[in-house]
Amino acid sequence: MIQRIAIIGLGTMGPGMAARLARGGLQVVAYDVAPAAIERARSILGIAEGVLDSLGVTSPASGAGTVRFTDDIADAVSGADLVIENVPENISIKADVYRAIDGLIGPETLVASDTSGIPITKLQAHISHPERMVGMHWSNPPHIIPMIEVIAGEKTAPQTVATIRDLIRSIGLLPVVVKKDVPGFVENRVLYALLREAVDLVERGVIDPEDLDTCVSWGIGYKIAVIGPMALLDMAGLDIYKSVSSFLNADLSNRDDVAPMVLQKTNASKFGIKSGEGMFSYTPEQIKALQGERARKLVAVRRILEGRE
Ligand SMILES: NC(=O)c1ccc[n+]([C@@H]2O[C@H](COP(=O)([O-])OP(=O)(O)OC[C@H]3O[C@@H](n4cnc5c(N)ncnc54)[C@H](O)[C@@H]3O)[C@@H](O)[C@H]2O)c1
Ligand SMILES: Cc1ncc(CO)c(C(=O)O)c1O
Repeated sequence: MIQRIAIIGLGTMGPGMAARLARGGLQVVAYDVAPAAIERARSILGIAEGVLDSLGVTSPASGAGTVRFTDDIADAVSGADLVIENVPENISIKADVYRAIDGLIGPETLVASDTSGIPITKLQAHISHPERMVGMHWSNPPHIIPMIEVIAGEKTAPQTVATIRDLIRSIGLLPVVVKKDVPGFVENRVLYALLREAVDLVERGVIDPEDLDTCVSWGIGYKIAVIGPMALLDMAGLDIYKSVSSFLNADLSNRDDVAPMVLQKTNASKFGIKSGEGMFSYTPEQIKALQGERARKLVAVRRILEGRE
């Protein structure tokens, strides 16, 4: 049974994951190699807890768990039933973490990666007990989005998948077990198909970035939260899909490299909210306001989708 969880990496994803797991009654120890990341995580933990309050996420009868921060990786993983690796999307950085914890974790400890899409089979090559390693792909913001993908690599034991799936369920979240270890798993394959086309349309001047967002959020986005893609095909009619896809599929972007517009921006360190500029520009005040407004709207939508309002 999973009771103690170590989170390695406290950037965009780590603090919200820590808050959500602790709310589920788990004892979390949170570690980052960068002291500034630990301080930032400490300061935003309370915000995530406030959002969980407004979502009505309650703790089990046994009580809420805890989050403890540490700057010592051995301390973080000591006694952990599960280690969640949450460091940047780079195999060599992730492999360094697996090597560092290999001799520190117990024989029963499970290791999960929050990778956005590196096949688990590739990550398993860097750990001594690959049968205990699994993909556990959260969605951002992790304290609000309930779905988590669970992915087995070639060497993952079925019991490891079952334990992580049951853990996710036991704290009121929604596990989806992906049946094949394909790059990007399912959520990001679908998201990146959409993002490739969206970036291409903006880059080719078909539409302005603001209007692209209005079109997708108030058209497909709003609808798809209620009617998933497979159900949408039935709603539209497979005959319509057949006719449209017979001419449209061939015209969609099929570029297999990173779009020049994205490269130009990343080369100029324009990464989005984290750097103050990306597709749009943001002042620090705007970022704070946006984050609050987005959390409030996501909470309200989720409450309605769950039939609670
Ligand atoms: N950002 C997202 O929307 C999102 C969503 C789901 C999954 N993911 C995945 O989750 C993982 C983390 O993403 P993120 O966006 O939180 O990254 P991030 O860059 O915001 O944060 C990564 C953190 O890891 C820390 N770190 C780097 N090396 C470390 C080490 N050796 N030991 C401990 N900490 C270390 C960094 O200091 C940083 O705080 C990635 O694999 C990413 O693909 C990201
Ligand atoms: C652009 C992008 N890439 C990856 C992920 C998750 O792996 C997300 C997300 O969760 O929102 C994302 O937006």
